[in-house]
Amino acid sequence: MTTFPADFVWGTATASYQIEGAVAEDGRRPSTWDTFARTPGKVWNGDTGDVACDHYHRFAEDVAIMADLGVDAYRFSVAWPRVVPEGTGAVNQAGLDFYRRVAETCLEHGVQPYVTLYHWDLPQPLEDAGGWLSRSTAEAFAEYARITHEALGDVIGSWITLNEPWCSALLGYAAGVHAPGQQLGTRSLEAAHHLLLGHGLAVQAMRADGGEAPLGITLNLHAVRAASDSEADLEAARRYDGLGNRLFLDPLLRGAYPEDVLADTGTTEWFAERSDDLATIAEPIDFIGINYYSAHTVAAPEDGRFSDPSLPTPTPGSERVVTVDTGAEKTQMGWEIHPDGLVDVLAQVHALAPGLPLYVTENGSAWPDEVGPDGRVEDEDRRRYLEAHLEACREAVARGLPLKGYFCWSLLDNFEWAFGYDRRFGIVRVDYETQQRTVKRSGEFYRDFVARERG
Ligand SMILES: OC[C@@H]1[C@@H](O)[C@H](O)[C@@H](O)c2[nH]c(CCc3ccccc3)c[n+]21
Repeated sequence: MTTFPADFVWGTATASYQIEGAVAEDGRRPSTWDTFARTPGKVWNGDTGDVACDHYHRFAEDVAIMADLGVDAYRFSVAWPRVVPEGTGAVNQAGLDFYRRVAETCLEHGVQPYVTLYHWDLPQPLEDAGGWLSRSTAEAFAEYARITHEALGDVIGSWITLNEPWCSALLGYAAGVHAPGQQLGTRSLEAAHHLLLGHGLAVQAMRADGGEAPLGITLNLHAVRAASDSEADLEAARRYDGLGNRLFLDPLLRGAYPEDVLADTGTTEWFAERSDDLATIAEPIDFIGINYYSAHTVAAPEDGRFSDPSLPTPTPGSERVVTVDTGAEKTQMGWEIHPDGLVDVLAQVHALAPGLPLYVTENGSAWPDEVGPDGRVEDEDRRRYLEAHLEACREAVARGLPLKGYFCWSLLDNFEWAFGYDRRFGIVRVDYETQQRTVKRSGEFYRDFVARERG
């Protein structure tokens, strides 16, 4: 059986708004998710990230848990509203000091800190000024990235500019199910462009700042399969792959937007007017992070079949695509379980950029956990999902794909965006009443798997 390279990175991942709490402490100012979570009806049960896992105060305990699990790396995000609270202008030293403490605690435990600079918590003043629909937000992001990279470059192992620009743009500005909750149809592609521009400007700013740490971006890629080889279904798959994957992969790795997607969405002229930005967007990077959860079988709508629920209705083109239930097992999110799709998306990126290092920066599953009388969480479903996707990583390595690491989503149960605390992805349970952490069966499995593979 293929073994993983000795330097394969085994990690866990989290994000600032989902775990930190302390939303008004030490100079942090509101983000768009503070605003969105407070908007009635947007988040399950009216949950907010006000307290979450109280990671702001309990990070040392959480890092110690990671050390006990034997992971090599911890992917966490820096909250822009802690570092540059108004989005631009004054820097909040207490915010930088917090992340330095997190990184130093990781290093003391032999855990490499991987930082995501933007995991959706945009400072509210920037949204008030247009958010990602405005080019100035891209410039503000680059300045925030430069400040953070300059302040923490000596303690951070790798930098990821953006987490999932597809979500920020399409869920935030088209579907409206994520902050800022806008439903602007194809104008959401303008947000996508400014996110990608912000990424490129940030890479240039961090490179200019010096430092050796690798720089990359994380994309949620969708493994897409046509329900049949009919022309209509193949067309649906082209649309879904275009809007979900190539709209981001092509500018980043080929320096050009996919013409079919721009044509599909009637945005060809808007993007043509900004073609000078492509050289910045395609600034060379050191790795791509891929968040993988599921594969999608898609077909053309027929009478009685509705638009694709995972491409929320107002998403451009979703009226022409439906996802087909293949009968595969699903997680509590309703996402079908297809470990082989992980290999497919890794191969898709490798084909575009041969040799570019790849990391699975998120993979995991939500299930309705039960706590036994002994306080243990025997989450066999999550363990089984994890095992299947770790074996898919092994298959990817066996095929010679440049997969360099895997980060399990998530270290902790946490604030699952519009689902609030109703959905648990952690390999460690969080009792939100007491903030007690309990390593689940899946966490023990991950610990044992990593120890065995590391040999
Ligand atoms: O939904 C689980 C995780 C989130 O908790 C992470 O913050 C986020 O990076 C992340 N991305 C995905 C896949 C894309 C997606 C996100 C939200 C909703 C639907 C699909 C799944 N997840």
